[in-house]
Amino acid sequence: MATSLNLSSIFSSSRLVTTPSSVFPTRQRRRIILVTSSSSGGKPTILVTEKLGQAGIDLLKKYANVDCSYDLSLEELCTKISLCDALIVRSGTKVGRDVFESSRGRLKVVGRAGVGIDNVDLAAATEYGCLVVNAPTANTVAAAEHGIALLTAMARNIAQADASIKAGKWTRNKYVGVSLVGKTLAVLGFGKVGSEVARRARGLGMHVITHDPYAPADRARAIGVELVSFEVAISTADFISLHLPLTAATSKMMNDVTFAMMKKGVRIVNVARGGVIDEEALLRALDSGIVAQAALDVFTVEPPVKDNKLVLHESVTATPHLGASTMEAQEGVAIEVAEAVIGALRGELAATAVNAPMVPLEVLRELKPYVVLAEKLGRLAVQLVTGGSGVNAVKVTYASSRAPDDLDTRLLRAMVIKGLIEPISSVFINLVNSDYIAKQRGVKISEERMVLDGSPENPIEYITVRIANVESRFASALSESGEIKVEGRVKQGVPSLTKVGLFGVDVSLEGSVILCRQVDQPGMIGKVASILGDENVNVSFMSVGRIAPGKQAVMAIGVDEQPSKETLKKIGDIPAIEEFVFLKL
Ligand SMILES: NC(=O)c1ccc[n+]([C@@H]2O[C@H](COP(=O)([O-])OP(=O)(O)OC[C@H]3O[C@@H](n4cnc5c(N)ncnc54)[C@H](O)[C@@H]3O)[C@@H](O)[C@H]2O)c1
Ligand SMILES: O=C(O)[C@H](O)COP(=O)(O)O
Repeated sequence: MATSLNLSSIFSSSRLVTTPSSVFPTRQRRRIILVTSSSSGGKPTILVTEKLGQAGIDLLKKYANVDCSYDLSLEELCTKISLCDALIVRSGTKVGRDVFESSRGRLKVVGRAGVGIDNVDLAAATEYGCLVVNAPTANTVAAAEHGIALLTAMARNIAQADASIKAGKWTRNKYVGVSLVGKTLAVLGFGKVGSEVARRARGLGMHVITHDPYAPADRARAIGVELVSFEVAISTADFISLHLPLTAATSKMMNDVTFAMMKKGVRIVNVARGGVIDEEALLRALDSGIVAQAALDVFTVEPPVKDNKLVLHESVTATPHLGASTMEAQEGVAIEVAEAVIGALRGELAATAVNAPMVPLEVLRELKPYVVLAEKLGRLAVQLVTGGSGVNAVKVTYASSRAPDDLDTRLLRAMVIKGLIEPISSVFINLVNSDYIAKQRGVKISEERMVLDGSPENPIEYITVRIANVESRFASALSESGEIKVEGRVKQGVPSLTKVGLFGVDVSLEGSVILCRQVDQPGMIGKVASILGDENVNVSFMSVGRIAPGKQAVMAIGVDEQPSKETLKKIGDIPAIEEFVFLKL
């Protein structure tokens, strides 16, 4: 089971909600649908829409009700999905926006039992707070082996010769092949599969070059592969093997223009994604002889139409997307995806998350109290806003003795956003959708690192949250530059509020907080405590921060229960109290 830490608030889920807040800019107010909080009680339900290795199914069944329903129409999928907490697919199920919409907020995780997630609408998943996980490694070798199988089969006309002999013919001259040894193979995309193909092709005696702008040169060097430009790769290769993801940049990368740049008689293998090749252009290139042969495992539309001209072309060797289809790979991806989906349903952070930051377990453990602090500071800060131009400029400062690259603040940032937006909108935020929701509402979060001297034993000394361009219902919360400012620390594992505006305070962030500004004078703590005591409100903490003796002071009072309006009024009526505010944590 993949190791991860339960931080359910980070993945806390939600429901159909509206966002009526008055403190966010009006144009940002709109209806948002996010994921629901739980299944219908008891075990979660996981829908599996394509054949998954038995080991994975067995794992899932220990934890959930598993519904294996294959070959669903879109309509059937949309109907079923509203009853499911998770969905597991391979490449054959299109998980578009309509699926997320139809889930009515219940779908919390989509697991892709394989690498490519181009059949999942990631933007929609993120928008709906649905985590997407994949199984990125278990089928790498299978895909690489299939690439090599196609390369060699194509070069020696294996498929065509097999069909011929089965048809009762004994045709030897027609199926004379070409040798691989000494030939140049261009591997486009030097990631997991591409590098394994390159390694194997080197073993076949091929000269291997690769194009991948993001691949580390030392990895290529270690395999004895030369990293070259795209133009050099495609114009010098005898064979080209595609191992790219399908993205806007790679879509139809093989087209009339690029085919024209290739050596006449080039041979092409595609076990990546059909959409990387302009299939009409490939047909033209095959017919004109620029491309001598192609071996295709993947197609723009799968399955291809019955009379697909490429599939029927005699210079094409075709397989029905079998790259990952070995017994071993399918058991591997099934286990990999099942573990990730179960973990995500338990509120754990998955190591194979596609649309959320992957945060290592050690980092999560260390940051846990700071995660709580970050959320509470966000919560406090936003409740101090009373008007102005809306919450649109938030600055978070992390003061730490650690080197800037030794502190991963993505979780903290997500939790500040959660704290800022949830109290005033009913939108539930999690790690998946925090940045999206902030952006959608026009809330610009800037982060700043303050490097302190001293021992880097604690990951963070303090966190400050500032909101600019707003008015506050508690004027003392404003900094010199007029921003709402709250600051906190983790003290002996407990998140604490240590500064409000210019005033130092010290109150643990548990329960709720009353902040009062008063003229500093003896007996104030007693007066407030006795009002709260009379009303049976338990005071957990009190602290006073003052500018100078006898001048103004801010008293922070931690309370376990929410005081009644009358109680709060009685506090406000104490003559020395100039302003006060009750803040829910
Ligand atoms: N046929 C199958 O059954 C099968 C099985 C596994 C993987 N795949 C597909 O194979 C492809 C590669 O999978 P992987 O696991 O190696 O992925 P990967 O992410 O490990 O590798 C992809 C590589 O492509 C590179 N790349 C991205 N854009 C590029 C560009 N414009 N030009 C050059 N290089 C670029 C990336 O830097 C990366 O190194 C994916 O499309 C995946 O879906 C297919
Ligand atoms: O992206 C992948 O992992 C491969 O294309 C395999 O897809 P499949 O799971 O549908 O075989």
